[in-house]
Amino acid sequence: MQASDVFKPRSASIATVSLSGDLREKLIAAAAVGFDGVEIFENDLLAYAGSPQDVRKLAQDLGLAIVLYQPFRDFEATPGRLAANLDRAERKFDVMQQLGVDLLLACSNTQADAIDDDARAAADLRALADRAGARGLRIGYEALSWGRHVHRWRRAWEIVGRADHPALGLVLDSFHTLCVGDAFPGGADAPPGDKIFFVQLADAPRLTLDPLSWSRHHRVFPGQGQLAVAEFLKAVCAAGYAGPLSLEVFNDNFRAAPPLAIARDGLRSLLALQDETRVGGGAPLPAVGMHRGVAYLEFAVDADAREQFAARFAELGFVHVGRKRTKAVDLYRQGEVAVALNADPRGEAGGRARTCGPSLHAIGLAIDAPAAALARGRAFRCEASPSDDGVRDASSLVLRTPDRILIELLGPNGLNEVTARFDPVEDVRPEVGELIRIDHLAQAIPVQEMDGIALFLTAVLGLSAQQSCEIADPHGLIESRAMVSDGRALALPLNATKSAGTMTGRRIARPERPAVHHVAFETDDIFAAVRSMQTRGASPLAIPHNYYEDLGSRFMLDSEFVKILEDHSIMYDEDEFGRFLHVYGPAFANGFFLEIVERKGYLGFGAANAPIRVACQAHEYERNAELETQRIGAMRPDGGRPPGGRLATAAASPSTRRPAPTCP
Ligand SMILES: O=C(O)c1ccc(O)c(O)c1
Ligand SMILES: [Mg+2]
Repeated sequence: MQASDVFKPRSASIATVSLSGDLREKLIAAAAVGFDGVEIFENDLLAYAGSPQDVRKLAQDLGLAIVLYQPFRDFEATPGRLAANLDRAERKFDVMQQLGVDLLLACSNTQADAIDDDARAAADLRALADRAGARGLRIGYEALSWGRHVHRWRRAWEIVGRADHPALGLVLDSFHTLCVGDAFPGGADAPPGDKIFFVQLADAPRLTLDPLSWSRHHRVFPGQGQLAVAEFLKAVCAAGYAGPLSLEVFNDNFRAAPPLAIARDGLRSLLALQDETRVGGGAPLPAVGMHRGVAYLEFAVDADAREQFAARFAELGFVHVGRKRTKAVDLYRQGEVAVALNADPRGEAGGRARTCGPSLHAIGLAIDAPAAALARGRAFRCEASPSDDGVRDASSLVLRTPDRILIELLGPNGLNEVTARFDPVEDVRPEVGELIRIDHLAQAIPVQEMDGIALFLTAVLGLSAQQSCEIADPHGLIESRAMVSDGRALALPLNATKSAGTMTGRRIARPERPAVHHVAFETDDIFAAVRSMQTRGASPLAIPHNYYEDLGSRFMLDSEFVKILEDHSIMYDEDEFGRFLHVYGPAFANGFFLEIVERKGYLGFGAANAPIRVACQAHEYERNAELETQRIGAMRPDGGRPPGGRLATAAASPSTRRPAPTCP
């Protein structure tokens, strides 16, 4: 039996407000990825062209239970309006019976005219529960964290307890509980499990924001944020709650993303939460022991890009060691570091190179137990299609990331396995050069995909997110979040932006973008590495003198040392653990660039230097774009002169810039 057959959350549900599209699209997406139930958000029904009976039928056909209807607002403790509010409730009950759902979520009153009176709130809710009970329905009362008087679950529980009606219970929401700093208690302090009618789960990044704005725009799925959702869930289940686990996420990016992708992330997040908390039983999934991390990187290239990549790798000291017998796939090595270029036009990489330009196609990972990692990936609903194209052979174990990069799972000795798949081409043994391993791979991704990719990396590969940081680019801000494995064998900084003119923005402007554009190699002698690179004819990205002027005083560095750094174009940073020296190569093949780093205990990625480096790259990029425009202009009969007489320039300013000649 495969892990995916047994690994299923006990009853997984999702609120329709978490997904984009119309109600039909939301239900189809939820069912397609394997949810058992949905909470119907009222506005989704009101905006839907079909009747409630149609929705009931659709859900039934899709195998989805409708587990809750929500929200019923501003009901309790409003003097003078009880009768009208009960009438309003009866109309909702009609709809619920047409939908075939028995539980209504009533959230705490947010209106200015609600009075601060628990006895009154309890009496009103008892009247509501009476009406509901008479129709075989139930009411779950939820404390919104911005409720007028009731904004904590404990107060909601006092009111529910005081009302003491069998058709009235609590709805607990991890966001409302945790965002105000509450915990859900264990033991005798917890409400009895049968009074917890429903549990909603959402996480969020820690922000200093009022709860309403925080909740309506920044909720994420469990594991994607920083709240203690696992502890919350364990406590709720320990209290005896046995109902559905339901995701309720209000998030601006999720609303803009395809519902199927978000639904898949939601289910994956519930599975990861179940694996972490052991809620629902079952054996824990095996963890991924990352061992050495990256065994090889494989790039999809056309003939032109192959020349450019090969030249850059040669400058860094890589040697061409192998070629596949039947296809244009080449392996380059330097000691234990390996890269492959796949220029085979027939395979999947060929398609990728044609649609996305030169791109990272596959990552080989040297891990402790590849078969167990594959089972883990399958359990998390990853695509695990075999692919014997490129570097891989028919027995390769392969997972796909959400952005469809292939991950080959290799044993601890992975690089030797891979090298043996190639015919040797040069009579040279892979020299031990200055580069000792792949330090990190950076990736530009659309803002809406950031949380999904981060979730994949956490749940499936066991990476953790470092604190995000913002990098100032000359034309906007870039958000950077590094995903790192224990022991740092694998590190993947993810970059996203809302500013189209930034270097990251330009990279993701095309729907089919190359994801990874930046590879950093580690050395233990960066000065030697730069000198070798220069001997082979390459020059590093030039860094302005002003940077070095500032550097000496910032870290109290010896002026001789700063001079040597400047002579080698090496940047420098420190953190509480140590020092970091790094240097960048020029951009090539549609905006790729390589970096060499030397770490002396330092754990970060040089974020403090990123704004300077990005500005230098933007400058280089704009200058190249201008040269390209002039070159094209010079080939035209009018010499490229616009009516005004000035030379046309592609890089005048971000707002007037024409599409770049190549995608960076
Ligand atoms: O933002 C809201 O209005 C809202 C509605 C229903 C909920 O369950 C909730 O947690 C928030
Ligand atoms: Mg809620």
